Amino acid sequence: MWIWLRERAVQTAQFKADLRRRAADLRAEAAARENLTAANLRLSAVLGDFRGEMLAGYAAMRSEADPALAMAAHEGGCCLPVVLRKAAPLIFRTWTPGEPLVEGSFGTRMPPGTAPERIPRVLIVPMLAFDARGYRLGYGGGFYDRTLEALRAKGPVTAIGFAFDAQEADLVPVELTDQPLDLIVTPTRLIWPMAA
Ligand SMILES: Nc1nc2c(c(=O)[nH]1)N(C=O)[C@@H](CNc1ccc(C(=O)N[C@@H](CCC(=O)O)C(=O)O)cc1)CN2
Ligand SMILES: Nc1ncnc2c1ncn2[C@@H]1O[C@H](COP(=O)(O)OP(=O)(O)OP(=O)(O)O)[C@@H](O)[C@H]1O
Repeated sequence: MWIWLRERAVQTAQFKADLRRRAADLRAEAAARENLTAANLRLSAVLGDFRGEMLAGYAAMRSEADPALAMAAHEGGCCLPVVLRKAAPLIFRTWTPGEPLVEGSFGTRMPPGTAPERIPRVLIVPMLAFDARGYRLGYGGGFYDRTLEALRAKGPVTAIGFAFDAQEADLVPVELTDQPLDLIVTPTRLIWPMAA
């Protein structure tokens, strides 16, 4: 039984690693040809329901869909994720669009350590791949899973995935620790995940 469970875990990890590689290629192709203005407008429309609430966005890296326009339009304040250490939830520091960022770990950019820490009510979540159930695949650190788990234990939070349509996978492999997205915004669609 235990050997079988370990086999399954190894298979899931390998499947995730394969999907990560393919999703990174598809995302890079989409980023090279697509304009994100309409997607940011759609994201802004969704964020209208959260006016006055603290928004966590992200400083786009590699070919991630860039939510900068929607963040700049949000009324209620923005913050950005900061990696404290491996296997720990992210923390969030306030940031006003246009302010300088400093280099963080894993090639990220983050607000300086002097920026006050905030607890977001709504998050724009970056990713490599997603499926219609709202499961997502990131860079494999488990940072957003741990973060959403901790935030959801304390109160209501809304996690909005932001991605190119090409990042949709039939089924993202799921582990017990994966935290699903509440909503996904793409350049053409607003996806309300069905509970699997
Ligand atoms: N823009 C953005 N900011 C973010 C995230 C993100 O996904 N996007 N994060 C979301 O968590 C956190 C940073 N997490 C990251 C985790 C791993 C890697 C990374 O480069 N991983 C390597 C493999 C590393 C290894 O296995 O040693 C890779 O992808 O090649 C990057 C960011 C916080 N900030
Ligand atoms: N809440 C948690 N507690 C313990 N382990 C966790 C938790 N969340 C995730 N993990 C572990 O972290 C590892 C990486 O998770 P996963 O592959 O889902 O990362 P990811 O969602 O792609 O990355 P990220 O969330 O950083 O973008 C997994 O092996 C998982 O078991």
